[in-house]
Amino acid sequence: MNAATLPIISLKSLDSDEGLAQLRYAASEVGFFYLVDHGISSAAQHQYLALSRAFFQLSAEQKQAVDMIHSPHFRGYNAIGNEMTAGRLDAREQFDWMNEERALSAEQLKFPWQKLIGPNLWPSAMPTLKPALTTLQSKLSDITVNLLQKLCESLGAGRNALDHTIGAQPYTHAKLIRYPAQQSVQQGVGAHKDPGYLTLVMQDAQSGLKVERGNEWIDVAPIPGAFVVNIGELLELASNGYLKATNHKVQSPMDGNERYSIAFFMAAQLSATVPVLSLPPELKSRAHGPSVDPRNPLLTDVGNNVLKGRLRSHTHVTRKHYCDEPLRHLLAKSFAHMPTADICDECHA
Ligand SMILES: O=C(O)CCC(=O)C(=O)O
Ligand SMILES: [Fe+2]
Repeated sequence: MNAATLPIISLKSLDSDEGLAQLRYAASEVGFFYLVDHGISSAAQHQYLALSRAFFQLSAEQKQAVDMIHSPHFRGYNAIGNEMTAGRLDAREQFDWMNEERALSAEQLKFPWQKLIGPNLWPSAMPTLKPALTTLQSKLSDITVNLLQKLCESLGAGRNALDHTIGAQPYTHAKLIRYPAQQSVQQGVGAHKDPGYLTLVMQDAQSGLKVERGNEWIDVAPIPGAFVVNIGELLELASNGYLKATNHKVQSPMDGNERYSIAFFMAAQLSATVPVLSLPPELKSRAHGPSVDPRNPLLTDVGNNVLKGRLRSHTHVTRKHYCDEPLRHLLAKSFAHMPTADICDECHA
């Protein structure tokens, strides 16, 4: 499959029934598509990617000042070697930010996922980063909420069917990512599904993103100006499996090239439980339930579904901030259905 065969959806076309039918096809058959006419120009995207390049060019000390190890809320910088996917190290460095919030006190913490709530870590060496990325976050949040409503409409569930799970604003998580050049084929990021409702990816001209389709991995070649959108686990759950959270991965660039991307993940509020949408009979008969993988259970309680991924990806943060009592005990209870070793190999509670 080449670029032309991954569906291309125009956000502007979604006011028509034909546009909604194309969206429903892309989301249910492939789980991945390109999004165009989304309102963020190619020039603006270049600026964001240039800002990302400038961030990664800061000195190791400047980046380590905002290292994720300092954040119990999984915010900040990760050097290469600090992320695992599918049990293997990823060859990428990244900077994560989420909703800017105040952390809860130890007495206020009732569930481990509440520890995800907190402030971002912004580099003092680059004061322009916070305002630029906060603006981007707000724009991408609006685009994804609009898209989610269009998806609900395309499924015949009513455009506002999931609004109550989002409330005033969704939970958002974003990453600046740099994949350095490798000498041989390497895992930029291993095969995975994204935990939330929807993901948007802004990629530069360097390919590497691959999507599982049947027994094949197909290239998501960059199309200038287009975002790549994929369905997350929460939408697979909400549609009872009619929509697919598709496995994807990134293969590191070679031949001296590096790859930059910005990934944006939108989910329901962490306190929400995702409902199963009421689908019309013709779609309901094609919804065969969400996929079942004992190594990756899909959880309708949003906070736990999001935390599951964070704990596994950044085990150094997990060990530092999630392995003390009483949190460790609460964690073992929240994830009783998963082997504890999957969450933290030092936890055998
Ligand atoms: O860098 C990319 O193109 C995709 C990254 C991704 O899939 C992720 O971070 O979840
Ligand atoms: Fe992903």
